[in-house]
Amino acid sequence: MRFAVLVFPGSNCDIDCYKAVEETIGQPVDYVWHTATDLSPYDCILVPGGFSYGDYLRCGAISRFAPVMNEVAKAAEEGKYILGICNGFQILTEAGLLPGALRRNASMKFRCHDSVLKVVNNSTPFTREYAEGQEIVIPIAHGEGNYYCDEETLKRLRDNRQIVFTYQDNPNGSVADIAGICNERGNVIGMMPHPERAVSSLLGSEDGKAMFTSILQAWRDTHGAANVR
Ligand SMILES: NC(=O)CC[C@H](N)C(=O)O
Repeated sequence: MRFAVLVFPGSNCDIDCYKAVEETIGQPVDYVWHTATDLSPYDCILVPGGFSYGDYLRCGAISRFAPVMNEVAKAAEEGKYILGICNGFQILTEAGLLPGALRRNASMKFRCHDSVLKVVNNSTPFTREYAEGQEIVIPIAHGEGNYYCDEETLKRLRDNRQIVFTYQDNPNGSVADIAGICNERGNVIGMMPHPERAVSSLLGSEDGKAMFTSILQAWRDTHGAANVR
């Protein structure tokens, strides 16, 4: 299974994502610059955190026009796995690949600390190795993590089980304590907390590891042992 980690000007969690893939599942992984126009070699696209384009206008509002985003939309359409973390989540909502928007934290402060999440949906390709309702410790680090959607969208998210993670102690004012959501098909997920920063006890938590092992298992299940690479 081959992973791409996208790199925008101002990304700063790209190396963490790369290392998390290398160290948790040992699969081939490449950095892919925002100008790339071909993601066909990749099975999973990681859209990392950071301050792409200096967060100007709104977090992710400029990045979503990067050439690579057309390829991300194509990959989503093809059913490939796409995981947007923090700024990556913001970029995916700005690009319309996930519903809703991320607003300034209700406190108007940048929040950087561990947070306890609840795994609400463990039947996505990204969460299958967690138990439903499991509480996990994953760090957050954001100024615009306040997830917003209207009532109708929230109902749709609930009805389709698109709410993947919620906060136990909502740190930013997000609607319905939402920390992460997926698209209807379940192959595109966005989350504000950083699982790639929780893959070793040295980092304070190993609770993010199962996201990476889940993705690999899901891919192997759908591609059959014969095609495992
Ligand atoms: N760690 C991040 O990706 C931060 C995202 C964004 N720059 C914010 O402050 O909300």
